[in-house]
Amino acid sequence: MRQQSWKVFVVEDDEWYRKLLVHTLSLNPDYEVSTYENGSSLLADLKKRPDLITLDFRLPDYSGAELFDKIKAFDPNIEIVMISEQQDVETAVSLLKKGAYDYLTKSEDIRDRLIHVLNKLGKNKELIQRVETLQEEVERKYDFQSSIIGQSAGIKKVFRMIEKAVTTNLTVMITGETGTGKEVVAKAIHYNSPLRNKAFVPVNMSAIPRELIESELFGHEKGSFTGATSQRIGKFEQAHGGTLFLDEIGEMEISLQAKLLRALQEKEITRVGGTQVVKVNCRVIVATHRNLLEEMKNGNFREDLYYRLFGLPIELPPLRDRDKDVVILAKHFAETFAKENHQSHKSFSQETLQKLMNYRYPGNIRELKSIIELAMVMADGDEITADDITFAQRDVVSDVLSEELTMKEYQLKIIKLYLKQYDDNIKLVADKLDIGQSTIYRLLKEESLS
Ligand SMILES: Nc1ncnc2c1ncn2[C@@H]1O[C@H](COP(=O)(O)OP(=O)(O)OP(=O)(O)O)[C@@H](O)[C@H]1O
Repeated sequence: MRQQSWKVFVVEDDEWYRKLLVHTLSLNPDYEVSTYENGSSLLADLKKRPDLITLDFRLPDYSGAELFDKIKAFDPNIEIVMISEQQDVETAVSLLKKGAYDYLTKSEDIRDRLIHVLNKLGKNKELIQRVETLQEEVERKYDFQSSIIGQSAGIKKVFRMIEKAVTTNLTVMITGETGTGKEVVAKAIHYNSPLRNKAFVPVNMSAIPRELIESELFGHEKGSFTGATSQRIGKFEQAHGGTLFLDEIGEMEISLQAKLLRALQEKEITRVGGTQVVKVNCRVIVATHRNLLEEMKNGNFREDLYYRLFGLPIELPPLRDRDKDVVILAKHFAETFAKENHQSHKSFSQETLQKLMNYRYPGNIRELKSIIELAMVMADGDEITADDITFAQRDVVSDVLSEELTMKEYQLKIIKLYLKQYDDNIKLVADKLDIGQSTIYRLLKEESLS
């Protein structure tokens, strides 16, 4: 990341030192340097908002301490490097405590030390800028109306539920097939809620070995089990004050479910191998691709936990039930891919869009995203053609429906598909499709004559 240009004001009445400082600063083309011989001319110019001021301690009209206070009162973000004589060091140090960035004494090596201070400051500023940019990115990313793409009735219902979720503190239960955006929704809720500045802590139950889940959630004390070489804070404690996202909650063992219930109800946990009770207060969002009601009926999920977690339910529809969202998402992913890879924009042919619409997407939006990314790589020209689209799983239904045909043509296509599947056994195919064998013979014959 290139550092932006900085405004540096040098306040120094001694001409020799002023020239020395300006010369040193001018070595860096990113600094825009202005000079001042006294305090009043500096104060008059503060409105230009410098990033840094090198401030001589003894000026004809103001003392360093007075000027320091005035500058900080005007804008506490202006960094000040005090330049003092040896005998002023004590006061310079007291200003350091009040927030001066550093102080330099007028000595032989002042140039080197100024360069060192500037480098240090540069790195800090860069870090601050990076954090600010990241913060903005996060906020932009989770402005859910623009990050969760879609206009179908199904996704609009999800938006309405997210809006409810951000204004309450209820536990949220997100359900949906794999790749439907459960994690995206959980983040959107957190980053749009009053807890947005606190931690969002995700834990995926299916990604952690069973024997480690308890310690992962609740932490452990040193020596509580082989391998526990030091104390460890669990995810519950990490999420204190923020949001804990328990992904794939349906995979949690029944014995642990009781402990989770206790943590949620009592708002306290005990680390594995510990006795001390730790208060934890966090918002909980859970997600699952399973039907938890079924799991509950089958005895795999505790009823009391189910009702404790149910809170606000958000159901993410599979992509195949989101009408034209496939097209909107495909265009969005193509656009994003082009931007990220410095490629030119590519459009979709009508045939391609039809092919995309006909597929059933067992992997949902995650699958569509990789299909589009591959297509962007495969497409040679400015248009993505149907041939550039490769589905990971052969989808017989969408293959059959991929073109606009007459009913008769569809029948013939389906019959041929079945014949292929059942080794041309016409009797078996007629049985399977519940049509007469004569219909099959007739359609095949008509095709051969046409
Ligand atoms: N509506 C949407 N708009 C844009 N991108 C989306 C949308 N929904 C999901 N995605 C993207 O699809 C991918 C899968 O989403 P996510 O990981 O949230 O799904 P999931 O339901 O949590 O999956 P799993 O159950 O497998 O963990 C991510 O790359 C996500 O950014």
